[in-house]
Amino acid sequence: MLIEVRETKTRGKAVVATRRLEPGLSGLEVITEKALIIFPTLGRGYGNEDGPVPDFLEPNPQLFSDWCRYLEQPKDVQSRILGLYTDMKCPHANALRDYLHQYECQFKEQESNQRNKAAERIFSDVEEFVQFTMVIRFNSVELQPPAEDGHGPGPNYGHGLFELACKMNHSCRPNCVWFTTQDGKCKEVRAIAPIEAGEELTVDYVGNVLDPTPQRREDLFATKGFVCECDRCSAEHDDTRRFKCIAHSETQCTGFHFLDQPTYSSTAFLVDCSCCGAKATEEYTQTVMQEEIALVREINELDEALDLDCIVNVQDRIEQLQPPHRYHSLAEKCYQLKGELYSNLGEYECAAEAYAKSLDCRIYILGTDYYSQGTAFICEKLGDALKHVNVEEAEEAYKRAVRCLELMRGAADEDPYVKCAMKKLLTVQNRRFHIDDLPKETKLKGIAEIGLKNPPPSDFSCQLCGNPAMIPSASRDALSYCCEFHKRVHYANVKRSCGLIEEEKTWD
Ligand SMILES: C[S@@+](CC[C@H](N)C(=O)[O-])C[C@H]1O[C@@H](n2cnc3c(N)ncnc32)[C@H](O)[C@@H]1O
Repeated sequence: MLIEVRETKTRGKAVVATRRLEPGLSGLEVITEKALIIFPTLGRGYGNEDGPVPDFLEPNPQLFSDWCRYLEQPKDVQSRILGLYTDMKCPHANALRDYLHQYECQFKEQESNQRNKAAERIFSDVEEFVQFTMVIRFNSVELQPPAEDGHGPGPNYGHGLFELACKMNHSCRPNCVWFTTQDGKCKEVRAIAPIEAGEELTVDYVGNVLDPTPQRREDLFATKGFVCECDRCSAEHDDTRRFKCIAHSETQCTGFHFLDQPTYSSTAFLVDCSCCGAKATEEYTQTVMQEEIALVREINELDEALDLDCIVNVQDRIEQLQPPHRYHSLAEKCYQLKGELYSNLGEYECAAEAYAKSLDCRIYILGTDYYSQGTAFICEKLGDALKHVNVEEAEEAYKRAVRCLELMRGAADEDPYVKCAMKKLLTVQNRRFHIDDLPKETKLKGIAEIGLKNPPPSDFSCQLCGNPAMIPSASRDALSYCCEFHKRVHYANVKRSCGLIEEEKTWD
């Protein structure tokens, strides 16, 4: 076993590596775990066979549905489900206890023919229902694999509970990712960074790692019921928000002021300039804070226009977006909006420039070695714009997307997102050379040697044979090969295993 569950000093139980975990080229699958129980989403042919939702649970029929399903389970499964409960003196649990006690008398006074067994069971053991609710609310995870074609999410299978995966703690810069397998029944956890023996494995519960710290903490508290104490959240300053040096316009100082890590009660405070040490005045702090709030509002409104497919109608407003600093996390959003706008207008050079800046900001805040779906998404968008401008650069952008997705999700023949990105890479690659130009014998030999499921051990090994890469990669994100021949053979194999050869011929 690569991992085990251990007690921590501050965060209850945690999943910890038993030896150093090295992700390698195609990532490292740490566990694939079947759900202990799956709760289908209401409205998909799943009703409450035990009777109507009682009045006091009317606002949450899904919870009552989940409760009925729980009651159908054998005793040992029920106790494993409740075993996921962590007593955190959580205000949500106390509020539910109070709520139930208010209704208890009223419920018991009801005619017995208006009551049903599942509802009665709630009041025969209020604590069991409270614990069950907390487990569902804070530990269950959505089961939504990608669509078969890799263009966005696929069918929603409901939410599930996992004994091991649900013991993983959250971090706003996690070293693992988790996702649902294609059949909607399992969670796969993969390491995306080297993890030392004894180190905790962490995942991102919410998917908002670029939001400001107070926002991330608020979201986690609202959705998962705890205040995040990860390294980023407990650092001295908020790494997503930096502002130009107060002296910038006079001295051209390129330093910046970070925002002191604010708590809910404290007022904003700017740290001295990182370069010249200048102190930010109260007035300057207030001005940049107000500008930041206005920009957040504007971005939210423009995001809606994007969702409604009328981004071109707000062209002027998007062009005027100005982030406080190119590495403030709002810059990532501003440049993404600009990228979307220019792509829509067919101005691909401007779109590519905007996406590149957006990516730059993301990498600057999270680090070059942080892999996420968000990074892969922007790399793909960048490639989509660049393929109209510069095929070689488009190829590099798609390679980064593939590299990022393979590390997180495994090989292209197994995962729709990777397959989709690989397909884009192959289409631009196809402009540069043709595998069919190779002699038949060498093609077949190469294909027979390929072991996609056994990735080479080091990041800078040949993607195909694992020998040291002779063609150095431009960056850690690019695929590496020992020679041009292996590069061609690997591409040919992926094309074959992904069934892309036919589709590729139709590329414009
Ligand atoms: C899914 S459980 C993880 C396992 C949990 N530690 C346990 O002992 O069962 C989620 C709970 O772990 C704790 N937790 C997870 N990540 C945390 C973090 N970054 N900061 C503080 N508490 C965290 C919180 O109490 C949260 O409600």
